[in-house]
Amino acid sequence: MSVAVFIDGAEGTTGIEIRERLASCEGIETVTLADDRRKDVDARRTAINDADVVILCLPDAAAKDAVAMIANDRTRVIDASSAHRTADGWTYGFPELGFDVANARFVSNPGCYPTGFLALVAPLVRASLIPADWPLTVNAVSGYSGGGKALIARFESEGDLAFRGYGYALGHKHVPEMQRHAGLAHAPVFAPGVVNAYRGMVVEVPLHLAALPARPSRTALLDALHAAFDGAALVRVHDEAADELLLRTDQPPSDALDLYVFADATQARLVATLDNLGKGASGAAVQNLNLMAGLDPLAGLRV
Ligand SMILES: NC(=O)C1=CN([C@@H]2O[C@H](COP(=O)(O)OP(=O)(O)OC[C@H]3O[C@@H](n4cnc5c(N)ncnc54)[C@H](OP(=O)(O)O)[C@@H]3O)[C@@H](O)[C@H]2O)C=CC1
Ligand SMILES: CC(=O)N[C@@H](CCC(=O)OP(=O)(O)O)C(=O)O
Repeated sequence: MSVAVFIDGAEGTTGIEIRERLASCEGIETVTLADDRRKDVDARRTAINDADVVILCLPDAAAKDAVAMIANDRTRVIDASSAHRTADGWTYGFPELGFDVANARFVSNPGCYPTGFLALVAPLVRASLIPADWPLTVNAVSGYSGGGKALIARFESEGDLAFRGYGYALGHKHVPEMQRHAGLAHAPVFAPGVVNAYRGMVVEVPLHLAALPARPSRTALLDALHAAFDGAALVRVHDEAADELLLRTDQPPSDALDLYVFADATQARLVATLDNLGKGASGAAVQNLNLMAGLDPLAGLRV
């Protein structure tokens, strides 16, 4: 018997990519609404309550409204928005960090930036190489599809935008989930930016190794990341050093999450690269759906 999956927001940037992936997945019946009904509340309510799993690819407010429409004790939810990432009753959709996605009813996908940040930092906090009360900074750039249809239209219409720094008011919506799921006492300082590439992102956490109580070596940091992720199909910990990391304007889609540790004796730069629309959004949603529905864990994923 197939699993009925309703994609709410199937015409958006994330929704389209999930729809395309599920089209080739066995055991899934994908449900979407016709263009003239996709924002109709009654049509959405019916589709939500008929589905085994609903994947929400909506702005936060619409995602909250969708959850409030559930009138049964059966429909399961994967929310791609940031509405429920620290909410009670929701499971954080990062299975490689130990969250029990397979048995959850309400799953909140991680944000794209937090996916990189948490992969780098959570294992090091858990291994006591970074104290939970350490003041951390995260610098990151994203492809412009990270801002959905509105930012895609802006970058593609203005044409000459090379970089957009933002989040200068601090309090970016991704900061609470970074703090919560890394187990940090203080919110990290988050400095995001957008570059003129459609997809892809680079997330970096600088560290003063010599100031850390554990004074960890590069090897110790890498060992902790290997211990956390060896065996995870989508996460690759790189032992080799690199002179440069490139993000191309026509970066191909990917579901990989690549982790690097660059360091000398006193300083380190922890770097994660990923596709904001892959492991940062639609890839994570499909990965979580596979786990929740007991399907092939890698169905629909690019490994
Ligand atoms: N883009 C990314 O890299 C990532 C996005 N996310 C999150 O995923 C969610 C979707 O993002 P994204 O796909 O980029 O956004 P888009 O703006 O590309 O798509 C959002 C879609 O939701 C539709 N929509 C808006 N309001 C409603 C409503 N009330 N009822 C039904 N449909 C509605 C929009 O309709 P219309 O087409 O008419 O505008 C649009 O198709 C967001 O919460 C985002 O923050 C998470 C991780 C990464
Ligand atoms: C480039 C860009 O604008 N990115 C978005 C985040 C994209 C994403 O991860 O979506 P969620 O907020 O649902 O997690 C932002 O910074 O608001």
